[in-house]
Amino acid sequence: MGTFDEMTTLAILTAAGSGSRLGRDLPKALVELDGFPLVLHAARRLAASGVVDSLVVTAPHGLAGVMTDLLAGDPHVLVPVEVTSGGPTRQASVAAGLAHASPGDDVVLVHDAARPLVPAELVRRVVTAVRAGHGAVVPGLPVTDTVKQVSPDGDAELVVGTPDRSALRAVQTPQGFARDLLVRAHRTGAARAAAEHLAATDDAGLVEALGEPVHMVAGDATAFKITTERDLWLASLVLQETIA
Ligand SMILES: Nc1ccn([C@@H]2O[C@H](COP(=O)(O)OP(=O)(O)OP(=O)(O)O)[C@@H](O)[C@H]2O)c(=O)n1
Ligand SMILES: C[C@](O)(CO)[C@H](O)COP(=O)(O)O
Repeated sequence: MGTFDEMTTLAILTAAGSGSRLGRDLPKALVELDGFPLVLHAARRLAASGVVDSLVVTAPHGLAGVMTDLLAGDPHVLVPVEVTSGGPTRQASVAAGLAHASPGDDVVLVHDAARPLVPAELVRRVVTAVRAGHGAVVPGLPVTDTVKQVSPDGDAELVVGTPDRSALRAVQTPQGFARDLLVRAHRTGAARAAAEHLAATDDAGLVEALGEPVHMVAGDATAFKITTERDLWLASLVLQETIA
């Protein structure tokens, strides 16, 4: 591993999801925002951070060629890009991307194409924390709603608890890891997913399951996730505001 400034960072950009909650007739990462696909927005912002040295993008089944044409030819994505086919779950897609990491990649970031407006400053904050020695780093924001825990109750739900909101954070991407730790977490996570048929919703969760610490840095509201049509509309407003 090199010194702080010499550490090399690979970013895995997850883009293999179908976008069922968005409900378009093409995968979410290829849906356009301001004339460009979400995956391209995200890749440009990762590249613009100045702390990402290469990208591996997970593509939906049968669309690796389309993704390659889109990203490799883009004048704003000035880092080497590899495209690989994703898996049936986000966890499986990250694992497929991670298989492309090499021993020279000290830091691995995992970022969702579904968070196309991630600010470069947030990417730098996460990478800096990993470079400083934290094996796993996630960005998070305070929760503003009161959150209830529920359990099924016939065809309704019963509230069983109200966790202390001050101790809760909504977690974003990019999440950053020392490569060896992420590889170990995914190896163990894959075995558990196979046994329990339950994939993790984020990568830090796999590290937590190993009993290893996960450090949190401040998130950024602009890195919000596009899940529904309303999110896409909000993202176009944010972009207009930024350009104006
Ligand atoms: N098998 C999968 C599923 C998801 N993702 C990626 O993981 C990110 C977060 O997933 P999500 O927002 O849930 O995207 P989708 O799975 O596409 O959405 P939906 O759940 O609505 O189908 C997205 O960038 C998505 O492309 C992936 O690479 N491989
Ligand atoms: C990784 C993530 O973006 C952190 O908030 C989130 O868990 C992805 O969830 P999704 O249901 O796959 O969108």
